[in-house]
Amino acid sequence: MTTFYHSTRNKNNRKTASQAILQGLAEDGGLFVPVNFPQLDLDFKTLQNATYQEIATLVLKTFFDDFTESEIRTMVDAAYGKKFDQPEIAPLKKVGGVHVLELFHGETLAFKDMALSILPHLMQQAAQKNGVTREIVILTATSGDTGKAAMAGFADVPQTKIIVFYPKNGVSPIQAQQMLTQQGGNVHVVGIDGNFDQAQTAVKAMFNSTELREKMAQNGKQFSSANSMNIGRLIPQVAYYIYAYAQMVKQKQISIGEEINFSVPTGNFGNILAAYYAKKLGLPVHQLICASNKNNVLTDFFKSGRYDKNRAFHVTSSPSMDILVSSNLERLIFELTKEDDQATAKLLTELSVDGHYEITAPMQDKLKDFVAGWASEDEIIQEIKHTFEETHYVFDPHTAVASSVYHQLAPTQKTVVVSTASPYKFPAVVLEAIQPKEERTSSSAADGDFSAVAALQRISGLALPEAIRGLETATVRHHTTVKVEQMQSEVERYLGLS
Ligand SMILES: N[C@@H](CCOP(=O)(O)O)C(=O)O
Repeated sequence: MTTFYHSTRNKNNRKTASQAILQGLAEDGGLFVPVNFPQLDLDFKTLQNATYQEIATLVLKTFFDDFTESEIRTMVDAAYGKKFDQPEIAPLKKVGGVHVLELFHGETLAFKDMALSILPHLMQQAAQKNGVTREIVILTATSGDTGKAAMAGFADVPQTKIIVFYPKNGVSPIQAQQMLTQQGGNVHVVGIDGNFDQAQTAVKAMFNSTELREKMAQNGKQFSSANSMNIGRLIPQVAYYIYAYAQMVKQKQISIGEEINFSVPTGNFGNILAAYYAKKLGLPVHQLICASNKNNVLTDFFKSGRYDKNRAFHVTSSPSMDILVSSNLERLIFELTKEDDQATAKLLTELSVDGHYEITAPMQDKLKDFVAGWASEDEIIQEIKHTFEETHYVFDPHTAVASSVYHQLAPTQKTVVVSTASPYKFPAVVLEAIQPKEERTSSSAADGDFSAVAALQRISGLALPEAIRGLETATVRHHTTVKVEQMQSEVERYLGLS
C-alpha cells in the first residue's frame, strides 16, 4: 500500500513520498506528514545484528514506498559509506551512567550529516521518478549545522542549486568557516543581520509566495528544502533511533522490549520528532526528553501548553539550538488536534500574528510521551567539565544540554543521550570547561575557536577530525551578507530572476 503524505494545514493537499520530498514544504505553508502512519514489526532478535545501512533501508522503504527497494539500497549504500569515519556510522557508547549515541561521524561533524548524506540522492531519484526536469533550488535556513551539511551534500549535484542563509553573528567561528569555505559551482551562502528565526520565516515566505513560485517555474526552476521541514530530511533520522535501541540490546544493556528514554538536544524539533516517529513505529520508548538551552520556549510549552515566542532571543554556546520558532512542532500539533488541518492552521496563524498560541487541556494530556527541561550557559559548562573529569569523555555544548537535562530529570529508565555534534565544532567553549586552571593563560578559550583546537586535542586526546584539518587557512569563497529584508532579492539576483 502506497504511503501518501498530506499537509498539516490542508489534508486535501496530498502527495506521494517522492513528490513531497521534491516540494519540501506544502504550498499552503504546512508540513507533509504520512496520511496513514506506517507500521513495522521491529524484531530486535534480528535487528541487534543489523548494520546501520540495513536499518536505514528498512525505515526508508517503509515510509518512502514509491521508491523501489533496490533504489533505496543503492542510495543508502552511497550515503552511508566512506564519508563517515566510523564503520558503525552512529556508534553507541557507555559514558558514566548514560549511553551516548554519537551522530557526528559524517563529513561535517554534526548529526545533520545523517540525513543530508542521503537527501541529495532521494531528491535526484524523486526528480527522475516524477519527470521533473526543472532545476531544483534548495533554499535553506541554518543556525549553524544544517547549512554546512546541506551544502556538502548538494555540492555539484546535477540539476540542483543550494542557497543557505545563516545568522552572521549567531554561529560558532568553526561553523562559519565551514560554510564560507564550501566549494561547488552550485552553492551560495549568505550571512544575514538577523537570527535563525528571521532566516527561517523569510525562507518559508519565499516558499509560500505564489508570485515567486511562478517566476521560478517560468525560469525552469522550483524550490525544495534541506531543513527538517522536508519529510525527506526527517525520515532518515528515524533510523538512528532504531539502530541505537538495537545496539543497546546487542551490548546487553537492556532486554528486548524494555523501554528506554532518549534525551535530545532540541531546536527546530526535527530530531526529537524523528524519535517520536520511531516510537510510533513501535520502538519501546518510555519518554523523549526535550532538552533546550536558554531559548527555552519548548520547555515552557511542554509544561504549560502555551507556546510563546515573545521573549528575548539568546545567542548561546549551543547556537544550533538558538531557535524560538520550532518548525516541526507543527507536525506534533497536527496530531494533538486529531489531525484537524483547520485547527492546526489556526494555531500556527496565531503564532505568526500574535507570537503565541495555547493548546487545549485534552491536547496537553497527549503530551505524556515528552518531558522537557533546559540548561543554562553555566550548567552547560559544568556538564562538560564534570563529565570530562569523571569519564574523560568530551561533550560538545549541545550534547551537554541533553546530558544536563537528563541529570536534572533523573529518570529511572536507561537513557540514551543523543550527541549531535563533535566537540571540535565548538572548541573554545569546550576548552573553557575542561582546561585546567593553571593552563588558562596561553591558547585559552578566550582566544577563540581556532587557537583552542590544539589545546583541546592535547587535553582531551581526541583525534582531530579530517574536517577540521586545514580549515583555518582554507580559502573563503563566500562573502555575501544581506539584511533580512533583502533575502528574497538576493535569491532572485543569484538565480538570475531579477
Ligand atoms: N539546528 C539547525 C536549525 C535548522 O534545523 P533543521 O533540522 O530544520 O535543519 C541548524 O543547525 O541549522
